[in-house]
Amino acid sequence: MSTEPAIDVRGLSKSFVVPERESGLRAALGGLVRRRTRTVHAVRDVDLTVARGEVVGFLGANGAGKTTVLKMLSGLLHPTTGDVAVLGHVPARRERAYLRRMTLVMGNRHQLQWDLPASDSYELTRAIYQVPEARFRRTREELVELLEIGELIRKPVRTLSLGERMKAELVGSLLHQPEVLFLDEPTLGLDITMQKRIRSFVAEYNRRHEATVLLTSHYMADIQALCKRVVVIHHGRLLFDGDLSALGEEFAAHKEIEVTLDEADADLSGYGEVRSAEGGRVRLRVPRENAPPTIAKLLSEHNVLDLTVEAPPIEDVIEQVFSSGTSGAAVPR
Ligand SMILES: Nc1ncnc2c1ncn2[C@@H]1O[C@H](COP(=O)(O)OP(=O)(O)OP(=O)(O)O)[C@@H](O)[C@H]1O
Repeated sequence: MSTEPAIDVRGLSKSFVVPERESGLRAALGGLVRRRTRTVHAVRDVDLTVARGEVVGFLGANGAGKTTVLKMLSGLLHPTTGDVAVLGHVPARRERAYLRRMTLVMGNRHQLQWDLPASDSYELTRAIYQVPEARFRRTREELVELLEIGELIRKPVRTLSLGERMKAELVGSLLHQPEVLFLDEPTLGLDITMQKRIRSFVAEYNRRHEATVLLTSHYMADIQALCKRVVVIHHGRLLFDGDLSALGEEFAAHKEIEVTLDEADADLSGYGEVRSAEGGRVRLRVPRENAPPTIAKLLSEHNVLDLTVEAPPIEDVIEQVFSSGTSGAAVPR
């Protein structure tokens, strides 16, 4: 097997020139003669290498640049500068040979024909990708079974629920057995059970086909379940690239100390922010650097039965990273 990375991105940037909108009639009339524009730097100087078979979570606040990167990787957008290679192809060339090896699934866009059963759209996909009949049937059956959608593929897509439609979309996007999957919010708007179903499906597809997956999701549960490695993009720049667990270590400004005392209802508000208190069990949040002295003080001043120290929940860390104007350097892998 080739040791060449599945995805290799160097110095990738994308800027959009957009018309500047000023309010008022005068501005509108003025705009007819001279159009003012401004440049949006959606993606700035991103480097990224993903090995074959890896599942990488792609995190960032709204507007951070995730979709723009995925569109460049799948060849829908040309980079402004930089180099992109996926499975050795230059995506922007949109070569047939490349399109056959990858897929882009967007949770907020559907590719299936609305009024037709999904099975009809699948036939079209088969023709476009020239998938041999026997392989097509086998793959379709495998995917339908894995996603448990059975006969639903024979109902017009417009009659399906959101979750059923997403499953049908996934089948359609994978019929040509792509080796690289770009999944942009594949669980958007789905209930917890359906999210789990999609998640385990992605894991299984990755395992069976050794597929490379780049996944964006606002649901941290998706990322936690599927991705050991995450990449964080912030204002178009790569802010972090490494293990999900290291993300907490790197960016958490706080630690959470859970302490169990042999006294009920002790007031520990002097030690830090009390997150919860139940009987003798108290959860405190303290600035990271204060954790060691706080622990020492607790141990010396109380009869401590148990004590654990953790990074705050990953959702809190992510929220903190996104809301801060942080310009921290990307963590080298
Ligand atoms: N075609 C376009 N023309 C102009 N600006 C664009 C275009 N596409 C994206 N942008 C801008 O580029 C920036 C990055 O957008 P992008 O859609 O990549 O973000 P995102 O991280 O995917 O966000 P979300 O989580 O909301 O989907 C945003 O400021 C967006 O407004």
